[in-house]
Amino acid sequence: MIKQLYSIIQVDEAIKTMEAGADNIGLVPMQMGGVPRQRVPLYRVDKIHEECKKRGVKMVLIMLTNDPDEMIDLARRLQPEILHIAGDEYTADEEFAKRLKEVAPHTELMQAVLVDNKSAIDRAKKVDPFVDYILLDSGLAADTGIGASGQTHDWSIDAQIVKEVNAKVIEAGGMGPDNVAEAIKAIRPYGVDSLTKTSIKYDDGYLEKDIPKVKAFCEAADKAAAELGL
Ligand SMILES: O=C(O)c1ccccc1NCC(=O)[C@H](O)[C@H](O)COP(=O)(O)O
Repeated sequence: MIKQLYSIIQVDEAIKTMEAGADNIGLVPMQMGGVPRQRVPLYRVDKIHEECKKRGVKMVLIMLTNDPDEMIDLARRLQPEILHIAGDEYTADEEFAKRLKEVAPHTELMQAVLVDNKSAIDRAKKVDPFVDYILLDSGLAADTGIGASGQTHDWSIDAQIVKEVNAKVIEAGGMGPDNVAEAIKAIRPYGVDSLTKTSIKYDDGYLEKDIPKVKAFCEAADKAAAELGL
């Protein structure tokens, strides 16, 4: 069971998150477009990536911009293991997947799909042929688009999507140590993702990973997966 932890900002935070059990580390690299979230300067993305490679952890870079050219430029520059498209106004297509392979041949593609109602099943099936991962997520907050909501959604839709797509499904949206086992049992995804419920939020809005909660999340996910033989 893959455990993906967003949103890492500092190098030592990344190391502690990996040591606490993360398989994928999610970051928001500095980008021109998109919503004004905390962003990581590119020189630091490179440093975090070096630490990931030492430990066999995948670096996932989220694109909050809706400009595909900007995404391709970032992929070319940063060569992440996974490029995650989260914009609510831009969805990856076959042409984008081809361009990505040309500039970053080892980068896999992850597309976020908003699970708001059963129409998410068709949206997931539409991107399935050309993405490596589908991240099923909640939203749609005005300032973040898809994701970072801290809210769960109707898991029966996700369980159906897992059965109907070939891509690896990562379950996101309000996941934390308290409900990750229940979600894995209900959905049987390839991986699970957490941001809000495994972070400390300071008064100024700054987020930092809460390492004991990250550890509890990873342990609960692994235990549930082992019990189910996943
Ligand atoms: O990482 C961010 O800052 C971010 C900003 C806007 C949209 C998504 C973002 N992160 C991507 C993720 O996959 C989150 O971990 C996912 O949406 C789950 O969030 P949460 O419900 O807060 O656990």
